[in-house]
Amino acid sequence: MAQSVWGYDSDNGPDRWHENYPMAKGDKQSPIEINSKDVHHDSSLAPWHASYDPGSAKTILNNGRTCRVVFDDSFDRSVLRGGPLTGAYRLRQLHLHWGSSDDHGSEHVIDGVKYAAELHMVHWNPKHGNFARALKQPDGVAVVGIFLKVGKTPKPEMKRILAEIDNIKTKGKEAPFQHFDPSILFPKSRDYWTYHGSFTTPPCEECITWILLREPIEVSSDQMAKLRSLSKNGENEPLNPLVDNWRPLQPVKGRIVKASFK
Ligand SMILES: CCc1c(F)c(F)c(S(N)(=O)=O)c(F)c1F
Ligand SMILES: [Zn+2]
Repeated sequence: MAQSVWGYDSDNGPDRWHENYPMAKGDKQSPIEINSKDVHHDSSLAPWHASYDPGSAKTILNNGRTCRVVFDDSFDRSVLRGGPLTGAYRLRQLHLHWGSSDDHGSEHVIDGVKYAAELHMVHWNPKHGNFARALKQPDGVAVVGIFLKVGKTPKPEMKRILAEIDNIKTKGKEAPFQHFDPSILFPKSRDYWTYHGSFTTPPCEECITWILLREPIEVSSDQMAKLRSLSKNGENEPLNPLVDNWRPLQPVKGRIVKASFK
């Protein structure tokens, strides 16, 4: 009997990940709840800067667990600098986590608020040579997290990603996705929280400097419905909607969350 690959269902979900990925029970796991009363304002935190080359965007794919846009990270082409980071981190991919309805879906929770979705832009530190080695280092990876809040107005900058969904409906489907600068997705404010944590999926390595943007971007309910039209199943398999691909909150274990703002 083949071991069931990890996922978000009852037989392979977050409570069982530790069976194949022991890091899942570590002391610096993500996501966590951010409580503003416990946050430390750190006036020494620098602003962060993204300089992305739209030409580095390559493909968009449905891997059965999320919708992911992949970038050329073979050199310092699209990089994130500043904030809590030392040096330039290369943009490798972006993906999302979302719920089965508009009232939940984000992984991090802010003062009890769950957003409809959370977008992650994953960057890695080239001083470690490659991504596989970087994910074994405490300063190996930096993820910018952007919350998606449902409102009346659709986010035009999300339209490009959502338009591709029709071409990657089922698991394993991939399509070209070029000439895309993901910094158009950023909200106006650069305010952020930062803390040290892990991948929110297996292998759950504790290699991430999280940079969570305080200002959510607004999307429409129709845009969320579009995201939920993705399927976990492959073509010609029984329909299994790709929804609720978020990990529950993990213990903070004494970690300090810093804020770039008062
Ligand atoms: C191993 C590939 C990978 C993920 F699968 C993933 F879910 C995340 S996450 N949700 O923490 O941003 C990453 F950062 C990441 F690099
Ligand atoms: Zn993620």
